[in-house]
Amino acid sequence: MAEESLVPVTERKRNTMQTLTLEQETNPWEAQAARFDEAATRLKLDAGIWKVLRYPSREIIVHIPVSMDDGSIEVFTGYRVQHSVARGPAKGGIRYAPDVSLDEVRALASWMTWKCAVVNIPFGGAKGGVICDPKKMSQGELERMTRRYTASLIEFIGPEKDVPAPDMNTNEQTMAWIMDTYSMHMGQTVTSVVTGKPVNIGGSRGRREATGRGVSIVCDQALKYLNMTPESTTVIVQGFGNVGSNSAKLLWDKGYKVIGIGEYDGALFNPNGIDISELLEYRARHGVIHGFPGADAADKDDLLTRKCDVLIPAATENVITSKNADRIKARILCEGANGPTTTVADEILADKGVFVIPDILANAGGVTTSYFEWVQDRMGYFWTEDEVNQRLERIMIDSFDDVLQYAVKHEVNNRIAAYMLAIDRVAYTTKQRGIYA
Ligand SMILES: NC(=O)C1=CN([C@@H]2O[C@H](COP(=O)(O)OP(=O)(O)OC[C@H]3O[C@@H](n4cnc5c(N)ncnc54)[C@H](OP(=O)(O)O)[C@@H]3O)[C@@H](O)[C@H]2O)C=CC1
Ligand SMILES: O=C(O)CCC(=O)C(=O)O
Repeated sequence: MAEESLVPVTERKRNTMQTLTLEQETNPWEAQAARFDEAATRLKLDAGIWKVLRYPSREIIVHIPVSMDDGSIEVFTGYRVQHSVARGPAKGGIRYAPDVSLDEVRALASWMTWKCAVVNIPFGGAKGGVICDPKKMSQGELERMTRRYTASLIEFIGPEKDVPAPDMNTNEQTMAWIMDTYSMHMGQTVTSVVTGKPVNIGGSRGRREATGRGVSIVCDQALKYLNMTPESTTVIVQGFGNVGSNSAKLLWDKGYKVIGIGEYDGALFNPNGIDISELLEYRARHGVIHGFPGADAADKDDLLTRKCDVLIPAATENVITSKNADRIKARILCEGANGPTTTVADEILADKGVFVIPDILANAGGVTTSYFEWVQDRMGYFWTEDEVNQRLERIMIDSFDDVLQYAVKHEVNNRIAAYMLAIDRVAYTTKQRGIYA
């Protein structure tokens, strides 16, 4: 990766904003780097530490041969990027999708470093991805691919090195295969090599819902801060996977009125509120949300720009860009997904006064409970769901307050405040350890 000039980012941003193509605007690595540069400039970060923290410390590319059900052999490309291990083992999910790219995985790995630092848990950051279309693969093909991907990474992962977890299109079953493959190589069961496992094989109670629970807790905090109440707050959620469905369910349980749900291939809208428990039952029966009788079908592309109080993108990157940011009508943007908002969109939202709860804070409930899972696996003693949820709530509330205090103290928006808080913490440890020696 070529090193870029360390021109003060506020100037560089102003110069490039007008000239970015949509492709440049939506490059996740560039988006991460622009926020990093802005926060580092404001922190007056030492130039050497700046270089250490700006780039990932290790990027692994593997080509994974898999025998397919029809007898053919396919080779998939996978990545694992470890951005930082300054504060502890690298930590972060693995995603399976056709459009995975190295730049995306790099950005996601860096976001994990900042996220773990925002919630002050003892991990660095990593992310993995495999270019594949999981919708077109059988369970057997997914299992063989997962096991070979794990085997290719065997020397780079481990409870003290790098601890994967679920992300888009991976789940508890995927984590069980990774744990088993790693354990076969070690000659003993090592549950703490991954988190997000099934509860009966070392998973933590509460991990499945944890990211959505974290989203619901920071929404509560934002409402208190803005003098709003759940009962008079409307919510639109994009994505009804792990993060989106659990966010919607927990907010609905708390009395928020969830009026819109968007999926990849369609959306639902009901101005009087969608009963999320009924929707979950409907999806369990039919496999899809379309046709749910408790809401009207809606255009998925219009959903983000419909009027609501809280907008929760919980699907993928770059859904709020220069193309639609000026039409966002939400008072609060709570980022369940990683990287849903581009840097250009950030500026437009700031001008409109949208209260942004940035991804590295809003969706940190998942990795926080993954930390609890790693701790429980290592001590071999497991907490009740209430204990897990109470600890999560404390961390999310404290982290929300920390970010808001940074924003006020440094006169920056919430996103840059979260980056500043995180970079400050990682820089401190990096210097103390003398990682560059
Ligand atoms: N799982 C976790 O613990 C954490 C996840 N995240 C982030 O949250 C986001 C969602 O992850 P997760 O819930 O785990 O993933 P899932 O695979 O469980 O769910 C993703 C959902 O988003 C839908 N989707 C994908 N693309 C679009 C789109 N363009 N428009 C509308 N819906 C879309 C998918 O639909 P379909 O099934 O039809 O493809 C699916 O329902 C990602 O950005 C991830 O990095 C962040 C922190 C932790
Ligand atoms: O639970 C984890 O370790 C990581 C989850 C994740 O990938 C994320 O927070 O983006």
